[in-house]
This record gives sequence, C-alpha cells and structure tokens, in this order.
Amino acid sequence: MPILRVALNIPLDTLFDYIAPNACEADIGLRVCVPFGKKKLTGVILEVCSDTEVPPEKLKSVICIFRETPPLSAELLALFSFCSDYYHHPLGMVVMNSLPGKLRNNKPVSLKVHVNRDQFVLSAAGRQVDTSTIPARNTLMHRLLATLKSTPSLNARDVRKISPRADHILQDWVRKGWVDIIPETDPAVATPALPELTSEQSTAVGVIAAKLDRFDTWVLHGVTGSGKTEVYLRLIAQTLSKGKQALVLIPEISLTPQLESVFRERFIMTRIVSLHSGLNDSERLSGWLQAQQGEAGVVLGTRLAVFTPLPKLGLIIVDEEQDSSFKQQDGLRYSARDLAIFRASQAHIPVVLGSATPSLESYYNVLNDRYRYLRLKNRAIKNAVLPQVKCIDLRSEKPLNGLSIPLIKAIDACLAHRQQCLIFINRRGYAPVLLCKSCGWTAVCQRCTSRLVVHLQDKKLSCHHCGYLESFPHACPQCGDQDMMPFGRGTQRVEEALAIRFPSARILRIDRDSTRRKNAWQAILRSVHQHEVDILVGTQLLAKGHDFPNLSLVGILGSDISLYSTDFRAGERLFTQLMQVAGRAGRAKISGSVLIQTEFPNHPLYQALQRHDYDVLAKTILAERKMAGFPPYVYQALLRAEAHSLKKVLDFLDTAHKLTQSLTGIEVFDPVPAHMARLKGMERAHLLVQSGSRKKLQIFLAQWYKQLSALTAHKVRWSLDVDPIEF
Ligand SMILES: Nc1ncnc2c1ncn2[C@@H]1O[C@H](COP(=O)(O)OP(=O)(O)OP(=O)(O)O)[C@@H](O)[C@H]1O
Ligand SMILES: [Zn+2]
Repeated sequence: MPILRVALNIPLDTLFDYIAPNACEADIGLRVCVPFGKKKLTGVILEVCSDTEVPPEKLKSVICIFRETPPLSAELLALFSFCSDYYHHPLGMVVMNSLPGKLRNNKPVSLKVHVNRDQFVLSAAGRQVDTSTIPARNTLMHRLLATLKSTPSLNARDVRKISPRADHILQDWVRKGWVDIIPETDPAVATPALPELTSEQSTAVGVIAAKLDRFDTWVLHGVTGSGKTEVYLRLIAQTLSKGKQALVLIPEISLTPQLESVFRERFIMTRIVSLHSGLNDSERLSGWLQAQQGEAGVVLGTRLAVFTPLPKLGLIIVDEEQDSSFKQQDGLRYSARDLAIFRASQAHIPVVLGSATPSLESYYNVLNDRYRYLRLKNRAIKNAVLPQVKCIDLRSEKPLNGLSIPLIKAIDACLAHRQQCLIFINRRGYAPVLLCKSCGWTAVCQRCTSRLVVHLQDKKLSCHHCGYLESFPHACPQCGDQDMMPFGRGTQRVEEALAIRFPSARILRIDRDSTRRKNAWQAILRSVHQHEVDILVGTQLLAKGHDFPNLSLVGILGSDISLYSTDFRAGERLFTQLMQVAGRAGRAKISGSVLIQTEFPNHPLYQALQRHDYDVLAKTILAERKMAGFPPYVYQALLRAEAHSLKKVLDFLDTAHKLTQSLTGIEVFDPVPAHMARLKGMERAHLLVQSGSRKKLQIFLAQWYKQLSALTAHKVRWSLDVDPIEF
C-alpha cells in the first residue's frame, strides 16, 4: 500500500505519513487533505514510498488528494528543501507558508482564472501533435483540435460553443504547452516607441543578454536615475521572446502600481501578474495559478513571490537588492534575495541584482569575482546630472523649529521657480518623546523597551513597535507638574513648522500614517505628478524608486542620529537611504540639490555622499568590518529567545550555550538582551554564533537545532535567525 509523506503546517521538523491506496509517484507535489488529531489539515505530498515507521494501528488514511491544480514541480520542492535546511525551519511550514491562502484550505479551488476575452491559439508544439495518438472515441478532442487548426484564435465563448466540456480539455492543453494564451489586447494601444539606450545601458543589456542561458549573479550598480528599469525591460523582452518567464522582485508594495503600469505598457501582449500582500485571497490565487501554468510572462512581487511556481523561468531581477525588506523578520526568516540567487542557479539562468548602493555583501562578492559587475555611472535622461549635495553645519547655523536659514532660503528659491521640494525626516509622528520639564519623566511603553511617540493631531501617545495607544496625560504621572513638552521632531512637527514658515505652499506629508488607506499611494503619486503639491514631507517611504520629474530640492533632517549607532549596519543603511532620497532630486530637465542639516559635516559618510562616492565609503566600511570580524567576513546566526520572564530566557540561552562547548571554527558569544529587550510584553535575549566558514556554521547549526528541539522543560519561544540583519 503506498504511503504518502506529507508536509503540514505544524512546528515539528518532520513529515507526516498516511496511507493512500490509489496514490502514485506522479502525485508528489499535489495538495492533500489528511486527518490530524481531531482536525482535518491540508498539506503537500512530498514523497510516495512503500514503508513507514509509524505502527500500523496508528497509521491513518488520507481524506482526499486535490488533483485540480498541477503538482508543485520538483524544482520548487527542492527550493523548499534548501530553504528549510539553510534556515533551519520545519519543511512543512516552509512549504505551506509559500502557498496562497486558498491552497492552504481544505477546499478544492476553481481553476477559472482566465479573463474571458483571452484568445487561445495553437502553439508550435500543438500544431505538431499527431492526431492518431488521440483515441478516435474522443471526438470532442478531435473537434477542438481541428477548430484550433482552422482559425487564427478562439476566445472562451467560442470554446464553450464547441462544448461546455471543451474548456477542461483546453486547460489541459495549455498546461501541456499545446495551446498558448494571448491576453486580450486593445488595438488602440500602439506599441510604445522605445527610448534609445545610453551607451552604458546598451553595454549592460548586451553583456547580460549574451548569457541568458547560464547562471550568473549580476550586480547592476547604477546611480539613481541611470535607467536600471530600462535595462530590466530589455532583458525581460528577450526572455519573453524565448517563451520564458521573468520574475521581478521589488522591496515595496507601494512601488508595484507604478512598475506594473510601465510593464503593461511595454509588454502589451504579455500577461503580467503582481503578487504582494495587498491582494485578497482570490487575486493572489489567480496570479499564482497563472504563474504556475506558465500563462503569466512576468511576475512582479515582493519577497514572498520568490516562492512562485514558474515552470519556464528564464530571468530573475531583484530591484533595490540591498533593501532590508527582502529579509523576513519573523517565522521563516529567509532572505528573498539570497533565495533568488539559489533559484537562478537551480534553473541555470541569470539573476540581476540592481541597486544604486549595492549591499556590502554583494559588493564584497563583486570584489571577490564571485558576482559579475556592471556599472551605470550617468543618469539616463540627457543633461540630467546627479544633484549637488551640501551639508549645512548646525553648529554655526542654529535652526528655528528645526529649519536652518540656508534650507529655508533654498525652499524659497525652489518655490519661486515653481519646482517641488522634499523634506526628508525618517521618523513619523509629531515628536519621538514626551518629556516632563520639571522632573525629566518620559512616556514609555509598558510592553516594550521604547518611548511613546507623540501624535499631536489625535492627542495620543503611540508605541511604534507594538501599536499600543494611550491618551495624553494631563499632568506628569511622576511629579504632577502640568508642563509637559514634546521633545525632538517627527514628520508631523516638520509639516507644522513648514506650514507656518510657508503659509501659501501646498504641503503633503507622506509616512505610514498618511498612506494607510487603500489606494492612498496612487492618489499621492498623482497629485505629485500633477504638481498639486509644492513641498513633500516624508519618511523613507518616499525615498525609494519614485520618479518625480519636477523635484529639484531635497532637505535632510535628523539623520545624525544614525551616525553613531551601536548597530554595525547603521552606517551602511543610512548611506543607502540618503543616496536614495538624494536621488529623487533633479531627475529630468531641471538640476537638483540636496541639503543635509548636520552637526558632523566632516563625517566620512557625509563626505562620501557629497562626492557621490559609493566605492570609497563601501571599501572603508568593509575594511572596518574586516578588522572587527563582522559580515561579510564572517557568517552569523542568532539564537533568539523570548518569554515572560527574563530569567527563563537567559537560563535557556545558557543551556543552549553549554551545548556548544569545544567546537573548532565556531565562535559562540555570551547571551545578551536584544536591542529591544522587551517587545509586546515579552523579554527578549539572544546568543550569537559565527564562523569564517558558511559550511562549518551550517553543519553546527543543524546539529544544534536538533539538540535545542529536544530541550523540553523550558517555556521559552526560540528561533534561529541565519544571516541576521537585526539584533
Ligand atoms: N535610454 C533612455 N533615454 C531616455 N530616458 C531614459 C532612458 N532610460 C531611462 N530613461 C528615463 O530615466 C528616468 C530614470 O530611470 P529609472 O527610474 O529606471 O532609474 P533608476 O536607475 O531605476 O533609478 P532609481 O535607482 O532612482 O530608481 C526615467 O524617467 C526613465 O524613463
Ligand atoms: Zn510597545
């Protein structure tokens, strides 16, 4: 009797065995419904074998196998298995987390995902089908094939006219590659005229396009506005022309509408699917199925999209590859960028990592010749040059309400020229601290190690880590004094100061508070493009990828705070962020300038920024990391633990520490409290391990993970974070 080994979304590092009388090898990768305790669960069949260690009286039968969707491919299952091994996370959870919600349900799904106006045409393979191989009694198949041969294309209605059952056959043929789907096209839309590539773009496209049939990791290092998107588009066009699919990963969901419309305009004959967390379950399922069936030519998505089934994958692009949002920060802590590289190597195709400021990990791999490197040094639009970056020295220019005189003058000039400006401050809310002037009390979150942020408009104090909200206190809870004052500055306060200083300017604030509503982004982008806004105030949400042609001035406030952080990645992150915001200025015909208000104008980071010199700074930071023994010179993993009592957490970590004794090539540090020592009421601490050899670290982690899983007597939640980026 065949035994199925099933992946379930259960936090145990094992597969679960069931009997299935009518199952066979071809069922591997299919979804299956099984009994589990008193419940029914849906899982995925990973193996079909003939024996099991489960005693016969305990072995249960599957309830049903879902056969309406094709099985997950062997490549995808290999990706899951790599991911589970590398991140030390139960395989069943890896598999199930990657599926759209509707496929995790105990219900069959409907495959009716086509837009009815699609056209179906016989593919080259379909034309070569030997009709004698189709049994004569299958008259419907013969009729459908004959009709497809005799007409240029059919739409869904034509198909149903042949027979209501013809639709099924057609779907099957699409899967087999006999029939291609051409999405409905609007004849009024003409093929857009392509811009002439700059010589740098043209080199990049040429070099990568010559090697589309092999695995390489390309770092496309292009300054802001250098037209990396155009390079992607040309490479995707070549991929599509070979009948292959392209996967494009982007960091921010807010960037999808813009990019999606660029793609749609360019590839009018191609089905483009976007996959991100803003979709409802049906939309996500539909996109996922179109990808799995090879109908979607381009899949555009945020990090989870790296797990999309793509049978004809020909190219992967990771835009803004350095972005930390590619790393999942809970549950399965994977890096979508790193998995993208694995997928490309698995499929023998190129992966392009695009960025204006590549991550130091990637840059290091370039310096070591592990990755290939292409550079775009100039802006793509004729005469558009990189903005002039200058520091305003706050030691001599005392600001008023946060705004220094040179910045105010620059804003005045910008407005007089009817151009737009952007004031960047990476902190939302009104002020980060509420302070009692007489006793020095500050409002803190009861559940987290953090201060409460002042939100003046709704008269609330809010914790940005756990979402806790409370009303303003009337008096200081410590001394009773009523003289409480917001201290420091957030976007709302800067907006207020600007409104006072520039009463006739139209000001728009863009941060997580102002973009929460659905479609808020579209409205914002439209009003910026139609110049209904003069001054934008915003956080890093604004910094990424947006193209605002009329923006000529960027002012940067409050960035000094990241210069001397305890996090060794803070400098890299700040540089990237400031390069990105600075890059919003002067992207088209008008020239741009960037003003940074700082007390440390001579800091190497600001110096590098003024010269647009990524390489010098990157090399300096790399040298520091080498000295200090930080990544990319070592590989790290963090054992994170949390519980209601700190003692329990530390006891657990001590036990974990003792398990690691006398290892060579692995360095184990003492347990320390996390940067956020308390979060949502949980006490948190961690233990860092590192090694100069990724392989050694992996071997150690596998063994340690088993030992840790076997520790039972503690009430601590723990997880391993491989290649952590937050501490
Ligand atoms: N060859 C070209 N000729 C003319 N304009 C171009 C060309 N290539 C790109 N552009 C234009 O240049 C602008 C900047 O391009 P794009 O947004 O792709 O830059 P980017 O490198 O992605 O920058 P960022 O890192 O800031 O996102 C866009 O308006 C784009 O339409
Ligand atoms: Zn909190």
